[in-house]
Amino acid sequence: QKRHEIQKFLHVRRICIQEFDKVKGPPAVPIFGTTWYFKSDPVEMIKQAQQWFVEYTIAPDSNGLLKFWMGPVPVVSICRGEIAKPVFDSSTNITKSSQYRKLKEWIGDGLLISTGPKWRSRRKMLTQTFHFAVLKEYHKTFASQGKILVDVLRLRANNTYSFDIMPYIKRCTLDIICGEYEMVLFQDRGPKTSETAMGCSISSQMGSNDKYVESVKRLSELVWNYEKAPLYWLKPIWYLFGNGFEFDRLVKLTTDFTRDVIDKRKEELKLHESEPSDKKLAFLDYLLKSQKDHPEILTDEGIREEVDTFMFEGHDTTSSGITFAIWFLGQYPEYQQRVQDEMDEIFGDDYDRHPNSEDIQRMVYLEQCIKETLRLTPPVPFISRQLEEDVLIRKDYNRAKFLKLDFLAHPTKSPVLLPAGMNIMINIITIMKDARYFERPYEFFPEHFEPERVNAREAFAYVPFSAGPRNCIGQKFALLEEKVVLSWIFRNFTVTSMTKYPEELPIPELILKPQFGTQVLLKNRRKF
Ligand code: HEM
Repeated sequence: QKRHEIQKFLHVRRICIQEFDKVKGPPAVPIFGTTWYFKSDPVEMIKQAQQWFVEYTIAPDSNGLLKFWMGPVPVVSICRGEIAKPVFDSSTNITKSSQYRKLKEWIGDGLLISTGPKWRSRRKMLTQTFHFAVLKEYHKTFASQGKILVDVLRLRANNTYSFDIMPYIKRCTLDIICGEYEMVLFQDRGPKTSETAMGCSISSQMGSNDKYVESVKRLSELVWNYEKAPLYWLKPIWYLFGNGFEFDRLVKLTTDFTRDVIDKRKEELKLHESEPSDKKLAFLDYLLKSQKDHPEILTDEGIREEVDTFMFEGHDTTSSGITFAIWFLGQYPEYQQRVQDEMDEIFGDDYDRHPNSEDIQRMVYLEQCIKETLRLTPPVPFISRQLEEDVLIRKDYNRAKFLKLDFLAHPTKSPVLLPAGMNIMINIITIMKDARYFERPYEFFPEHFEPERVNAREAFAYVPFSAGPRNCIGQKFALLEEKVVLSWIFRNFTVTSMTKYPEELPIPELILKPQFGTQVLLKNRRKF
């Protein structure tokens, strides 16, 4: 049996390498342990990657693909939307690549990483918890946590020295992702939005649960260090020179925390079992209810994996998105003024009113700025898959569709086969800087998202939340959250950023992050 598996693995690998050799990429020999031929300094690494993209994927004779070795693994990176589309759209090619394996030891085989029937059934189940009616309930949590954020930031306003705003945003988004469930469960006793979903208070904005917050941050760094340095993939080296013991300790700390809050929530549910409710359930309560009905499908550990997945994916991404939006608007006073004018139109000089659904709908220009930020600095800059079936990139791929665009100037020279078993990386960050779709690809220009420009563009040109069946389940949640939190900030403060894009480039950890924090000055708009 084992022999057969090894033979099959070697056969698939041989085919992958054969096809891999036909793709263009930097000349490199697969020496085990090099950091995928990237430089180890993060900024140098980004510059090197950018140079490769220009050289191999934007060049006139390019087919939009770039190959590189990630240690012993050949990887093909897809850098154009139309080429990524068949992978996005496929309901078979949904399996994540082995690059997620360290993350899996932490957040488990939850929605982000699982595949096959397990993923399908969970996705179906959890989609309901992001239903429009549930999202509407979340507004109140976004609003009250946004208000706490503004109150805390007020202490840093009108100072002459700058500070890093990112940790504040991070604590706010963590409180939000934990807080929403409380509101749903305690609906008839009024929202208790500053507490967690899981029955115990996170209140990280008020300085609680620092250990959990710090652990999540450090774990992200450790997972990224592991992924980019294939030498760490050897267990003894990961433990001896690397960070194995620290990783294990932090995984235990965070997962114990989650288990504890789930247990507390279970107790709460038991207490309120008899109270009737016709409200839609948020995902933790929904999971607990489903477990009660079908204990054979959803184990305690299954719930823990989903909670950890949502806690991580649901706060780290939005905190980067919000921080980058503040950073960009702080660099462009003219765009910031337009956002503030919009806020004044909606709220007048009432700086304390919580935004409601109608207010949020009216934040049109702010939404354009958020989308433009996600385009330039997408929190998830690339995603990886291991192909389950062949993908053929044809010579004349969608040729007719592109006749009006300058696609013909960049035809694919020869068909390329990405065979089943191949590791691919979809380069979201590069796809969204395609000059065929964005007139100022490397500039912050919110007008890219004016309705007529959006309507004229192919959908796959803008994919910050991925696309197709494995797209981001929380995208509507994220956009709403960003709008509410940013509206609080720009209603109350004028922001000046101390650094500029692209002189300072964000770095890709698990999630794209500012390299040295985001130093800003805040000025109160309100007279006290
Ligand atoms: C600006 C914020 C966000 C961005 C840019 C973002 C982006 C993405 C992307 C690109 C993926 C695909 C990942 C992959 O294929 O490897 C993804 C998946 C996912 N996201 Fe988000 N996300 C954001 C916010 C959120 C929020 C707020 C939640 C939860 C409340 C969330 C939960 C998830 C989950 C569970 C998945 C896995 C879905 C699946 O595979 O079925 N995300 N996200």
